[in-house]
Amino acid sequence: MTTLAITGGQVLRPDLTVTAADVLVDQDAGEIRDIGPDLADDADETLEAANSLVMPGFVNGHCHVAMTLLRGYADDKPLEAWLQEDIWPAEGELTADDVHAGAQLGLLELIKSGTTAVADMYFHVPEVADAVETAGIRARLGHGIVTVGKDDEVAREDANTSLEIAREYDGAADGRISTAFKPHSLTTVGSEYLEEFVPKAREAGVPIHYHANETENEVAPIVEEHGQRPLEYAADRGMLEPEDFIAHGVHVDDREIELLAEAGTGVIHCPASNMKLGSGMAPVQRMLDAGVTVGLGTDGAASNNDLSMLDEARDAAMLGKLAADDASAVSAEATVDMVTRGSADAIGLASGRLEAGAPADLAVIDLEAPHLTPRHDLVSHLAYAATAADVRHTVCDGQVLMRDREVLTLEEAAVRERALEAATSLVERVDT
Ligand SMILES: CSC[C@H]1O[C@@H](n2cnc3c(O)ncnc32)[C@H](O)[C@@H]1O
Ligand SMILES: [Zn+2]
Repeated sequence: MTTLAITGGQVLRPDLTVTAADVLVDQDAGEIRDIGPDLADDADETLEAANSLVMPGFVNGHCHVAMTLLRGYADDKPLEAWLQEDIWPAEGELTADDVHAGAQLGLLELIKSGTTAVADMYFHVPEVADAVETAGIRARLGHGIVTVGKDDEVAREDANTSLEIAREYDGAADGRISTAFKPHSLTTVGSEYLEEFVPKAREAGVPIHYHANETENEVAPIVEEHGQRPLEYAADRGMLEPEDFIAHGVHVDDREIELLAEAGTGVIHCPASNMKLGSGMAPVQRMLDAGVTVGLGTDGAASNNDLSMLDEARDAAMLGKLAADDASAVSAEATVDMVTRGSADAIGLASGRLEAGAPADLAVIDLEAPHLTPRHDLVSHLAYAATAADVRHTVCDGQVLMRDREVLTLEEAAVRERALEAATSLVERVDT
């Protein structure tokens, strides 16, 4: 057995208590072997964690990693105008190589901010998968389907691509890549395609992931056309199963919250994107109280505008209090749980907790910083004070992806340079 020891740190346990301990990782199995005192002897590789918090790697439950190329390209608009006037025209010019360059940049940012797993919806998924394989992160990937405005043949081809990609890539990269069938949303994919393809996705054994109830404008057309709330409509089409997860869930009523809780379908809350696009405030505390599995996601870098899950955690805690009009809502503990175990459970991964037998997906946070002093409560620091730059080491599947802020799996300067060139050329093409 090849081993990695993470030594001398404070370890965040699944019950959110913190104890001084070493963590011993079985690198061949990619699993945590043991957590306790004096485990460093004879380890093949060591990561120093003195004055640091050793915690589960962050799980980004909803992202479009390649959208880093569009960071800062179109700001200060609501969702529909932003997509239709700026984002979709620009995405129409993206090549497979662009998506690879953007995905590498996004993955670099994820690793540097302590994220070890991501659920991603985009196109040119083979390129995203290649970037994930090299970066060493864990990912649930899928091709996003849009059928509105397309003729039937093209629409069916798009849905077929999502199904084929889900079948082909499930288990890739030594099991680090899993997949899902990913209709973009309940308003951008016609009901006839959902009715035809959702049963095929079930047969393929992959979960279903889609944007839902993000804005009021996504709710009204479904109520008008089908006489049902969006999640009742989704449930009737077999899209609300325990393995499924929706992004956003901002405008959900009590009945829909009940449906989510009964079904066990996860919700990925994206507070920064919801605030920036002016989409609204998700009722996170109400969903948690009802027993819904809630995780966190950044959404793409064009609506956030970064991929830091520590930022997302702080935003979730702050916005959750505003939404509930209650300072005790979405507590630090609830927030840290959502950004680790909650997201992992929602997207169907066993990571998000540090215990023997769990996947060895970890982040080590450097606590020697003015904004993390004093150390009354490290869970509070994670929710309210720590930033991406405090992440010292990142480990996924037992492999060290970042050591003392140096990413080992990607050439940082080359990735940034290539993405910069791709983004510059993309915008030139869109503007001419
Ligand atoms: C068809 S691939 C995914 C598709 O989703 C778009 N997108 C990015 N952010 C959001 C959001 O907040 N709501 C809905 N759709 C979004 C992205 O640009 C891709 O076109
Ligand atoms: Zn999204």
